[in-house]
Amino acid sequence: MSLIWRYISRYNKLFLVNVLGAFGFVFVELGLPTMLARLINETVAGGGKENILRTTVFMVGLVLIGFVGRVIVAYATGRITTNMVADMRNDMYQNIQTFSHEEYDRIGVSSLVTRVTNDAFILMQFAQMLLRMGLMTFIMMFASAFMIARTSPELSVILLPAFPALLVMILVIGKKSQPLSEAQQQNLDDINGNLRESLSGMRVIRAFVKEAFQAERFEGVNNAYSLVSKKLFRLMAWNQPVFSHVINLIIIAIVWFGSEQIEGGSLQLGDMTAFIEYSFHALFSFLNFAVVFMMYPRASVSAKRIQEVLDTTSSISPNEAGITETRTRGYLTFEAVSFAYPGNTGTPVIKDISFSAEPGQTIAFIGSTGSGKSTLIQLIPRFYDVTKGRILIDGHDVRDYNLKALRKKIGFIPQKALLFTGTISENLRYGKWDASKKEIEEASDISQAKEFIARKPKRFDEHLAEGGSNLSGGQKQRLSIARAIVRKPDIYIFDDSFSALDYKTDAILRARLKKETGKATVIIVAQRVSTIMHADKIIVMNEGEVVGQGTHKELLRKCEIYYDIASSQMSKEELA
Ligand SMILES: Nc1ncnc2c1ncn2[C@@H]1O[C@H](COP(=O)(O)OP(=O)(O)OP(=O)(O)O)[C@@H](O)[C@H]1O
Repeated sequence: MSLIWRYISRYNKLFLVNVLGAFGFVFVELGLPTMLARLINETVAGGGKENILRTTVFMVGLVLIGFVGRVIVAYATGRITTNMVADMRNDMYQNIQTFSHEEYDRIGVSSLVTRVTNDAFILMQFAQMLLRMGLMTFIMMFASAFMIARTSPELSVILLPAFPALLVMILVIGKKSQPLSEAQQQNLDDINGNLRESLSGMRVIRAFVKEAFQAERFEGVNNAYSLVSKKLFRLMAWNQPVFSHVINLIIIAIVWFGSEQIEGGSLQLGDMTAFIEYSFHALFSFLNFAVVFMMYPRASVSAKRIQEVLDTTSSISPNEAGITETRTRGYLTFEAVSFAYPGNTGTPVIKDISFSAEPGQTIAFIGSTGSGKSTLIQLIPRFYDVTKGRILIDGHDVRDYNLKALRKKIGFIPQKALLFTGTISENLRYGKWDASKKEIEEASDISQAKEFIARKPKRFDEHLAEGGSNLSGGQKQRLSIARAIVRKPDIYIFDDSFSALDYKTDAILRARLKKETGKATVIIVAQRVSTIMHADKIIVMNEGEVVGQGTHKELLRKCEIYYDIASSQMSKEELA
């Protein structure tokens, strides 16, 4: 509730309009039966035509005011709640952007998507109900209770037992629905996760003819959701019929006892009609209030999930006041670095690694799969922080840098090339929006992307589909390399980024890159020996440890693991 209120209060002027509109509406809704009572009493008593006409005109006026009040409430509610949900989504998105990989892993990408989309939508629906009905009915309940007591204190006694009975029912339903709502949102996360995985892995599913298997898995999570939803709706289904029947019974009782009072002369016919209307309003507003109240558990689950996203702070501090400028550019040092993934602190995947690199040097990492190469390079831009030791760039610990400034020094080319929806040139300018046409042409020439771009009908203006899915793996990789070159970073990090290229393109690209990155430091992770054999230093890794360091030739002589890797890829003549 406090979350919703915090966002609604950003629009306090509109909220005030909403409250005034609600008061106006209640005034009219209760004013009408009061005038109707007067009209009936005047007619029964044979009051003058003029009086009746005046009352009628007054009632028409009230109807118009009521209409305007309702429109104002609907308008203000609509604006407040759409702004509220947009603000909430923006705030969540901005905070999610600051998360480190640890937080992404902990909350889960699918759950984050559900929270930003569905949970925010549930809060919007709840806020709409709250502002449109909750507020109005809350005012209506008290105002109509006052009118009921004023019109006939004797008849009011009939209504007294109804309210606590209905209240108990609301509380029971509310309490029972809370865990079901939690399960429902969790199941929605599962549907989302399942969909993400199966839609992005459609090619693998088809290749392995696993459509039926995946459909069964989807059916499983989908059924779990609908099972919980059915339970929830079954619970809610009691609400409306019980309320309307209670209202009907009460009205019958009012007519029964009211008629006796009319016969006895202690009540007028008009007053009884008004009393029925007031009771109807009181009970009906109680019903509406109950609907809002019953939506509350579901909304509170969503609010808790959204609040968690807003409250989560990144384990990697952005260090706004950190270092932004350095005297040198591209010196990199690992000092006895160890690292364990969060949650697996007992098993470090990087163990006590030290090495250094200078501008103009190329340092390569090679080793068996799972030896920790990708993990190691992810520590440089602080996707994770080291568990022990330190990493220095230009003499400063990476944790002392302003995070954005640190990442601007680095051109990171990930293992899996990822491009964004947009044109080729927009993608190439991703790290430098003001890059000139010449700069992006040059970068695509170096990365060997120029030729295939030239073959595209719209060349640099060619539109890329989501994730660059209308390009080949090698083409995506080349664009991803060009994107990093445009930025001209101090340190290039290639995480097995040449693996999707054929040997010839790999060789040409590296030769061109060598010239371009002349003064920069280049870190390469690779599986192919031919990609890294000309590096200034090759670091061989095995199970998170460095088992050899040196040039290609040195390692062939002194490092058995390197020799094994090289001999599995090269001929005897090449090894000699
Ligand atoms: N997010 C993660 N959480 C927990 N453990 C992880 C995570 N990512 C990787 N690991 C584990 O860390 C170890 C090192 O993985 P890493 O990806 O760094 O190896 P690699 O040498 O780059 O392998 P490859 O050559 O196959 O890409 C592996 O045992 C892997 O299972």
